[in-house]
Amino acid sequence: MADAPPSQEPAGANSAVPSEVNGTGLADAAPKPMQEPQPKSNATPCEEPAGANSAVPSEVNGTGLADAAPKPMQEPAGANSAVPSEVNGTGLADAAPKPLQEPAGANSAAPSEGNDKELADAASTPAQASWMCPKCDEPNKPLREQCNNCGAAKPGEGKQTPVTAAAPAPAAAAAAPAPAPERWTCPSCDEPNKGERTVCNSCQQPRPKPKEKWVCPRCDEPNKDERNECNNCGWVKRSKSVISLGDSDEEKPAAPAAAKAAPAPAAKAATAPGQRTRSSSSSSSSSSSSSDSSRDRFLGREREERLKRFERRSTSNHRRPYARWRGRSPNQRSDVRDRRDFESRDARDGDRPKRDDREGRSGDRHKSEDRDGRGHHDKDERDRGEGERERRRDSRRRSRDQGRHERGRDDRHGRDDRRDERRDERRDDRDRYPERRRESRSRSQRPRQEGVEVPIGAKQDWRQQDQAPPPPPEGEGGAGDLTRTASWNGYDKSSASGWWSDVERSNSWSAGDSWQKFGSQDGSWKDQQAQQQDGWNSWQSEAGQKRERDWDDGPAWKKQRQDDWGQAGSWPVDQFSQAQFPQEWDDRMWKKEKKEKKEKTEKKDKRHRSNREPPQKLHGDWWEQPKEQVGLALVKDRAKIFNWQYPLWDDSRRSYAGYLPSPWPLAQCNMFFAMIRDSVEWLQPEGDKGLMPRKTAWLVKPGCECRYSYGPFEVPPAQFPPWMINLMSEVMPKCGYLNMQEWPDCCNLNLYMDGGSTVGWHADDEALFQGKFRDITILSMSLGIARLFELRYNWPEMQGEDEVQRVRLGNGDLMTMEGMTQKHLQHRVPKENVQGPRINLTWRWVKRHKAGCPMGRR
Ligand SMILES: O=C(O)CCC(=O)C(=O)O
Ligand SMILES: [Fe+2]
Repeated sequence: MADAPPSQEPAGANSAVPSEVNGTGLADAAPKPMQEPQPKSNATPCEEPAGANSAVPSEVNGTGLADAAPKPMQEPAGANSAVPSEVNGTGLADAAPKPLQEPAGANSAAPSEGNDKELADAASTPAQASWMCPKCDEPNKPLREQCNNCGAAKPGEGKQTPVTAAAPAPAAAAAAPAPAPERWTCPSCDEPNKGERTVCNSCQQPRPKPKEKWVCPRCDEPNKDERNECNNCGWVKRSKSVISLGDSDEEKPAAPAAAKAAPAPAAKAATAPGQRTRSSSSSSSSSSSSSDSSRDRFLGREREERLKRFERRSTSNHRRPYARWRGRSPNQRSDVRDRRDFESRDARDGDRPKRDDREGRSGDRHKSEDRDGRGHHDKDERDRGEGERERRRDSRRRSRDQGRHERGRDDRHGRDDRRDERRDERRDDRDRYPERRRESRSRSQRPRQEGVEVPIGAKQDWRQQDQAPPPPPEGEGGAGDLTRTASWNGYDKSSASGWWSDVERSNSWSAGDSWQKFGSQDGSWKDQQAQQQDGWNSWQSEAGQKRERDWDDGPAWKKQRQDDWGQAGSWPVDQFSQAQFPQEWDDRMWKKEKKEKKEKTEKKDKRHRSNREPPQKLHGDWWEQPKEQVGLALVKDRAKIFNWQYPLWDDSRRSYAGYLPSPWPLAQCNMFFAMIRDSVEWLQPEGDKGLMPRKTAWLVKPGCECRYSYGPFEVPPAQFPPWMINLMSEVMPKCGYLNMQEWPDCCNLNLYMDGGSTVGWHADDEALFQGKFRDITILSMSLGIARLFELRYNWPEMQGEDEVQRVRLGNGDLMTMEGMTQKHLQHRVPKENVQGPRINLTWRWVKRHKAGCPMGRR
């Protein structure tokens, strides 16, 4: 295992492994490449055109005036080119006949209200004459038969006070179909309903009066009825403005006379050219004068206010993001989404001091006051968190908007906004449906269900052999107790060297024979097994706890952070920081950390592998000479009566891996497991990167003193204990080694305490075994819980050779690696989310003893 740089398996390493387990057929393993993200069409209908305001005319224009321009799409996308239609309270500029010829510049945003020439121009083009609603002062497109704002009918000839010369509606306009009624959301059951419905499609409740909310004609923002301005863009609701003029304390539905009495020219007269941008701070006039002059003054101020607002907006480009992404056509718009926005806006508004409150009105219909005077939501439990979520979302949004503004971003970043919105939505969903979130977490992050213990014997794979090995003795836990001696069963190390040779010389070690003798000699391990039942649970739960830490909790700092969270002020509070959303932040960081670690390891691994020059091909196109030429006899040829299969069969590389499903009954495998686990002095050496991620032992034939060094670890030898003879007498014949003299002379043992115990990519190509230079055979036995065993090529050449190939090794299964496998391939046991321990024994032959080993001097 000299070539084992990543012997300490990083978390998530196996997630890099693409192919699926194939009990025997490694070749089936084919990675599923991730699907490339589909390139997005630039012409996605929902996506608004880039350019801040080029999109605005058609979308924003509640007045429809900009639409009156013959070719709005060709309008130069100057920052303010769209603004006139909004700005101009009178709508005069919008009615200008040649918007295309207007220079796109700041000035076009601020048409002079006193521009008589424009007025005259507008008047001179009857075909495009817009009209001003006598009821609410809304400028309307010439084609409209009803006011876009208040729905009042277009006044007939002679009756109206047109902004421009009265223009007969063209025939086409007369024939234009009435716009589809607005969809509405049932306040009782939240069902979105078509506009035509008068009762809810779901709960049959009657449609609420439409006046409850209004949609801003400019930016499509839903607004509460009591708002006089759009909450999003500041558009002033004309009818309300007129009402709030203060003619009377009572709200009048409209003041057509007032509006009529204040036609545009009068307003112009009230504001001299050049003064139009002067601040007029008293937006909510408290004047109660009902005189025409007061109204005129108000209208002048109001228009000026609107103009100022637009100027402000056009310089800052500040708009709320969702107003931009909201689709215009019914199929672009999601009712559910609209409703959610709507509700959450309400919830948020509930947290703000409202103008309504200042005016002594109850502005929020969701909120009422209890006797203690504490506000509470009367919506059901589900919505309780909405306010909190919305506050968070709002602060994120504010921060985004602010950041965007500071960075001088413009509306081209609409897509970012939409993405952010979607993310917010997902977060809200996660908050709302935590159980769904739990499900969608990766397995390794899912909290383990309490009290659900998967029995060790539970079937874990397609074979049924990996069943519960017997429990360890109480308090021992199978850990390497270095103080224990290997004098188990009366065997004394110091006088050991003789007994192996005696055994070798005798012919009594036929398969099974010694095992019986061994068992009866000790007589205790079967009883032990019964005694240890109680101990098993504690051992298992200790392992379980560790697993819990390894698989679920993530790094310690994460847990620490969660514990600390809640101590107000212990974290720097910044509205976008982890402190505000510790859970999400932690999740993100945890994933990020895992990903980075994985990438780093993969990179390192790749570098390491690609730096290695491929060896010379020794036989034409083949890497190695054919096995027949070199006389390699495979295990399957030696043990013909057993059904050896070869998941890896590569003649070109003369590399083979054989597999034999457990030939022993389950109970016997469990006995092997318990006996080995409890007899071996397990060590857990420390390398430069920490402890070995498993426990190990290195057992050698008496007389050998070679240490086993691989990667950063070095393991001292211990001599084969007597049970090894018993075990080998079971295993070796299955591998075709009937004669004891041929048996392997060393064995590496690994104890994988649970799924977190691993061995990283490596080859057993240490000089000791000479696997780089000649054919060697390694025989492996697995006991306990089933684990994946993976193989990969060092120098993949043909298609499919870069895939990792896998076999799941169960309780009692045998595996071989033969020929030049250690030269051409690496293997590993990756981390897995499995419960329970596994022992693996790999028998080998020492080909070159270390300097100083007595066996080397022979
Ligand atoms: O546990 C296994 O199956 C493999 C162990 C191994 O590769 C080794 O000990 O070198
Ligand atoms: Fe190995």
